[in-house]
Amino acid sequence: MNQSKEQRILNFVLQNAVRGDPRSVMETIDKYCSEKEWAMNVGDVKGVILDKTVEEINPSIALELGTYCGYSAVRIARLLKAGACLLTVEFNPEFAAIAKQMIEFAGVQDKVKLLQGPSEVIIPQLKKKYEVDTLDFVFLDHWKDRYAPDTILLQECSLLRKGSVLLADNIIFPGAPEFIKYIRNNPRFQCSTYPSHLEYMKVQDAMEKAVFLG
Ligand SMILES: Cn1cnc(CNC(=O)c2cc(-c3ccc(F)cc3)cc(O)c2O)c1
Ligand SMILES: [Mg+2]
Repeated sequence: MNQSKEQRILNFVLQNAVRGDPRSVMETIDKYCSEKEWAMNVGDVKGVILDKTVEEINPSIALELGTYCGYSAVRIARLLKAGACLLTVEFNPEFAAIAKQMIEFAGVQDKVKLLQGPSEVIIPQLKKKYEVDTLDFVFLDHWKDRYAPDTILLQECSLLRKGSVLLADNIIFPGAPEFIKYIRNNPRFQCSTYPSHLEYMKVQDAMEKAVFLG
């Protein structure tokens, strides 16, 4: 049975990156996906916006929706302080299996908890099953039509507190119009837009930052 693209990306990392070095894993994935096969990692351009947002918040507890191959989980986890934790949710079991290996190879597994399943099932479990109180930071990078309903669900589950920061990928391409309509018209969120480019392409994209006002 021939390999998946995601397996080819992982193999390229295992053969070319430095074990235990998150920066080397990120650079190796970016090299493969810009030179050989495009893939939907947040990438090295929008990744800098993600880095700056994580460094500004310095979260103790972060949630990522849409793990994919683990690129942004490695990117976020490498910046987390001692004792801080990233919970990352992936619906697709094949992607989750790749991401698990990627996260372990990068050496950030002690800071990352990978949860495989649909976000609408996992989010309501975060308090009781995963002992979450409230979330300091949420990175939305999963199915674009889930951004709005999952933002509503996070509020319904009392997982946001005054100052919680959401950062959403792909609000231009592929786009998340329902989310933008919801979040920009909602007085409980302070929004700002970060224009950028689609990963590995000369295509316009942007990230939206939304601070929950409580
Ligand atoms: C199957 N699946 C598992 N996770 C997801 C959620 N992510 C996306 O859909 C996603 C898609 C694109 C993209 C796709 C086609 C294209 F032509 C250009 C861009 C880029 C991204 O950054 C994304 O996050 C989808
Ligand atoms: Mg994305």
